[in-house]
Amino acid sequence: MVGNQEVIRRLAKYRNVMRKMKALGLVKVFSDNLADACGVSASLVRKDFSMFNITGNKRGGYRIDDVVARLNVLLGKDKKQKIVIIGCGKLGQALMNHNGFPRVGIRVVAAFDSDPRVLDAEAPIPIFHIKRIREFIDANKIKVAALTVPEPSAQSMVETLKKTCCSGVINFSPIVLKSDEDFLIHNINIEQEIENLFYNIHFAEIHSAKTDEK
Ligand SMILES: NC(=O)c1ccc[n+]([C@@H]2O[C@H](COP(=O)([O-])OP(=O)(O)OC[C@H]3O[C@@H](n4cnc5c(N)ncnc54)[C@H](O)[C@@H]3O)[C@@H](O)[C@H]2O)c1
Repeated sequence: MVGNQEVIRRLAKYRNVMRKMKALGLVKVFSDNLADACGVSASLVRKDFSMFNITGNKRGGYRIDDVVARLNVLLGKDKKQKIVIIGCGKLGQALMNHNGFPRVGIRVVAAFDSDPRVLDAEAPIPIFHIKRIREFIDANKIKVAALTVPEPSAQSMVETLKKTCCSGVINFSPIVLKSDEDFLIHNINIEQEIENLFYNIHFAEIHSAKTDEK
């Protein structure tokens, strides 16, 4: 699964970079250029592409339109990507108002909360009571949910979602939730990311001080 996730991450990166190249008016791209833009080796690009029968030629490179179309199918970008948000507090509301989702084809179709004061079935993104979650997800064939509830509610929410057609969550609560074969969980811990950045800067500073001493 981990191996797959790395390949999928790279395919998504190739797609994003090629879409930007297309917007700049490019029609074809060589594996070397794509590799440079994605921070991988050209041989890895060729290996990834050949694994999915994406072909180009030595002299002309890859046709951007063809590759993006193939990547769209492989990544499911040719289908609607609908998500729901669970927990409409500060972070949930921020995600609901985020205007970057439509640009990449993701649509927030509804949100859910246990607090009756925040419910609003008439809002552009309706906010329903959490007790309606199972029915809504199955009726609307939702595959992904964003979890922005407090830590104590996160695990039980995953157990509820596993009983629906939902196949994965992006979890913003600090608890690390575990994926299994049928249900993928991406944990996003913002504090930890910031902490790691500080650690990396600290290590870089120590390393450069040592190099200066030499
Ligand atoms: N606010 C941030 O900047 C931020 C940043 C990173 C991570 N987080 C994490 O995201 C989560 C949400 O943070 P927040 O600041 O938005 O909190 P919040 O208290 O503002 O919002 C939480 C919302 O979840 C709802 N809720 C609680 N239990 C629920 C349940 N069982 N079902 C449905 N809804 C439920 C509450 O009614 C509330 O509206 C927390 O786990 C937090 O640690 C927040």
